[in-house]
Amino acid sequence: MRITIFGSGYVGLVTGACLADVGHDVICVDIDSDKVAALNDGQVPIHEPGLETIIRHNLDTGRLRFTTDAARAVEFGLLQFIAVGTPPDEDGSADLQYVLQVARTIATHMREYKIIVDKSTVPVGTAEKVSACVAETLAERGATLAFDVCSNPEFLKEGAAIEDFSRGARIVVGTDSDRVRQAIRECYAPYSRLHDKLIFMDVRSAELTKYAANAMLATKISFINEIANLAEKLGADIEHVRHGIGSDPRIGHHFIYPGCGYGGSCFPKDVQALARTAHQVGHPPQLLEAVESINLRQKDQLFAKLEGAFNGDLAGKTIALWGLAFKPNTDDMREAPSRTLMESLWAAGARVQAFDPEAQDECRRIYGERADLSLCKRRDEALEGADALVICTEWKAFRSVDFAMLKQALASPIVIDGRNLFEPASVKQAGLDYYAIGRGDSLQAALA
Ligand SMILES: NC(=O)c1ccc[n+]([C@@H]2O[C@H](COP(=O)([O-])OP(=O)(O)OC[C@H]3O[C@@H](n4cnc5c(N)ncnc54)[C@H](O)[C@@H]3O)[C@@H](O)[C@H]2O)c1
Ligand SMILES: O=c1ccn([C@@H]2O[C@H](COP(=O)(O)OP(=O)(O)O[C@H]3O[C@H](CO)[C@@H](O)[C@H](O)[C@H]3O)[C@@H](O)[C@H]2O)c(=O)[nH]1
Repeated sequence: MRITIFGSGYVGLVTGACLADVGHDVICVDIDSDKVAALNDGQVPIHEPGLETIIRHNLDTGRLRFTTDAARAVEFGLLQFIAVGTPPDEDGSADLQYVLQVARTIATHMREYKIIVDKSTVPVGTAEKVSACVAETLAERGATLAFDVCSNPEFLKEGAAIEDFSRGARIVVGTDSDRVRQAIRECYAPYSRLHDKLIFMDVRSAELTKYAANAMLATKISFINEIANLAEKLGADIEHVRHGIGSDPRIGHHFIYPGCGYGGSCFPKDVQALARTAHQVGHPPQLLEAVESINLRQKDQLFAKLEGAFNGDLAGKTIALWGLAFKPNTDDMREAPSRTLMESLWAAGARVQAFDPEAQDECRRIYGERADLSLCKRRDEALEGADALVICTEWKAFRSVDFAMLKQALASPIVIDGRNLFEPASVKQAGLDYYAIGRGDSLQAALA
């Protein structure tokens, strides 16, 4: 099948690479000419395990190519996927300018029937806006051409994107057209062969399904973080509580890991956008607003713990920071808890010595060169001359640590663990003051 994909970011690249890999003929379009040139050279601008290999292989087979030539791309595919960004607007609602720009581009160049497939995360009612935009542009051209718009939200996670796209639990499609259903079935047949993963519904329900999924996952995280903070005050250990509740299959173990708050390009913006939609239709989103405010408070936890450990005086202190990315296996730092922490530390007059296996360049791109930030080449280099260590991301490389070495390296024996990587008793045994999430302060007091 011939397929066109607008947007070569996380979603567009993974979709294009995976669809080419199962035999489709794919053109990916982007407005960023440097990115397109690099991709045609086999250089992938993001760190996503397995992606570069698939892209290179399919560039070689000729089934995948990247272009800035929108006219050629529109002519190419029956299916025209939209996978461009939908960042938050000033009021938290999704900014649809890039999506509608692509709709206009498709309408400007199409010469026959096209199916526009919206894969970007967009508020309910967007497919209607895309339809109106295409119809208007066609009318301006004096063209009368048939087209359909459907919704096909994407559920992949960064760091596991190929696996999620290829072996995801479901493929949600919002449409009321048989022609669209048939084309979408053909497109996803290689992924839906053993059991039918396609779930067809009306367009509005498909658009809402995406936000509901992310809001539900974010709710689980804010819930466990709320209980973790309570556990800390009560002298309980959230890791026992997590295991205790997760063992009930009605609750399950997934997405109830306490931490320093959810980040990334999706949960923060999508919870906000859904809340904004709720306000627009006169339904105050009490739960969603609580989920968001708990998360904002959680992102301040690491700084609050450090302040507590240093009696409120962080000026002139050097803090070692392990983990900059918002989660492991990505170099993405969008809305990362590490950013909240670093910015608070800098405002308090502290220095940061950071290490991340993949996100160093991204950090340099965001913050530039600054005297109060050193990016270290190795994990243990970040500890040299540091007063305390904070862990923001649960990279594998941080899981096994020689606590005696850590005690030796740090000027004050303080470790703040935002991901609960260690057993408090073992860390304490090495003479370190260990503060984790939902098991730190009070548990330490209880153990003393
Ligand atoms: N990142 C994820 O894990 C993920 C997962 C599921 C859904 N989503 C959603 O998918 C959408 C895309 O997210 P992303 O993370 O891939 O975004 P991204 O920012 O990584 O990539 C977007 C790309 O679109 C390009 N672009 C912008 N305007 C364009 C145009 N007119 N024509 C062609 N290309 C254009 C940009 O240059 C950029 O390369 C968003 O709505 C997001 O919420 C993201
Ligand atoms: O138990 C958990 C699980 C996750 N997180 C945090 O939540 C954030 C998001 O993690 P994750 O969901 O793994 O990554 P994303 O790539 O943001 O993926 C989410 O957002 C995508 C974009 O919409 C969706 O497609 C995915 O289904 C959805 O999981 C990260 O900061 C994690 O550290 C926790 O704190 N505790």
